[in-house]
Amino acid sequence: MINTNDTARLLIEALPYIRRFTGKTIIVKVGGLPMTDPDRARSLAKDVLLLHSVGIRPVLVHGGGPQIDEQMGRQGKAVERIDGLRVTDAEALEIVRMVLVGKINRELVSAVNALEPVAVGVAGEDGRLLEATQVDARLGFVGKVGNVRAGLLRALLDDGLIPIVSTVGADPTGQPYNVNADDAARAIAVAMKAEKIIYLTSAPGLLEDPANPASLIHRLTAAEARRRIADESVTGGMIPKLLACAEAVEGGVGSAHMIDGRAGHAILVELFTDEGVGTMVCGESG
Ligand SMILES: Nc1ncnc2c1ncn2[C@@H]1O[C@H](COP(=O)(O)OP(=O)(O)O)[C@@H](O)[C@H]1O
Ligand SMILES: CC(=O)N[C@@H](CCC(=O)OP(=O)(O)O)C(=O)O
Repeated sequence: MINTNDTARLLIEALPYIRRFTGKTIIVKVGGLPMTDPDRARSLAKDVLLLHSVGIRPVLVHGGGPQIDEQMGRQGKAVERIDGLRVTDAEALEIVRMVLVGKINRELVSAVNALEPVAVGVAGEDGRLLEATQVDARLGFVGKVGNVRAGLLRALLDDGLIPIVSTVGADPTGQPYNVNADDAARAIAVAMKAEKIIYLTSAPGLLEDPANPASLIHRLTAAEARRRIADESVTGGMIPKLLACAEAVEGGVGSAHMIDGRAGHAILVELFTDEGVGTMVCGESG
């Protein structure tokens, strides 16, 4: 049975947040791991549409690392990473584009459009949305994002559409590059002067002790985030994510959030309730 008091309290609590974020751009980045279950795509689609319905301007950016690993395995190709970045030869690049642009992007676009046909899938290589330059010859076709053509995303948002971005960039000659999705989302958030960037990940947020989900750090500054990276208290995929959060905030984004993409409707709880979930990275005064 619905407890009307609790429901009413939630709605009342949400209202000032909705007012505060109306008209603001919010970047939501979803990693590949939280997306391995189709129910999560549907739940994410509902959340993003709810933001859109209350006048927020959401941009959804997705990864797909585990799905690329899987496809490479199927094609008998060894997976190799250096400092968390995939070594990407011409054949791997084709697989990356097939999985990110051809499969995951389409699945997310379909999940939104099944509810309301407002999603538009764009790859970073389209219209030079994400300009990329090679990171390191050892990594092959792996790019770092330079210029972001924010106007393309703004035009879609102005038209009442929701851009869903796959993070394959291209250099000025049109050569595609595989780009880390956390970093691409950060570059988009900075270029769009976003109010917030939200990383949906496969951990509850930043943990003091990665083996203990109860050791969640609720809030830290960009400078503290950098200290934690330097003293090696974070490892693996959390390093680029935390760095991206720090760089986003330093680049002018209001705040960066890391929340559990496996939990249902975590975006709504983080945005519209007093408690929030996950970890927030903010500026010194935030
Ligand atoms: N201090 C930490 N707090 C939380 N997660 C951590 C920490 N250190 C390492 N990790 C690891 O980082 C992972 C999140 O990064 P990653 O898997 O790349 O994200 P995504 O889910 O976005 O693909 C977590 O699943 C966890 O295993
Ligand atoms: C250069 C590089 O490593 N690119 C990533 C792009 C996908 C990604 O970042 O996916 P997640 O968000 O799921 O990690 C890769 O090939 O796996």
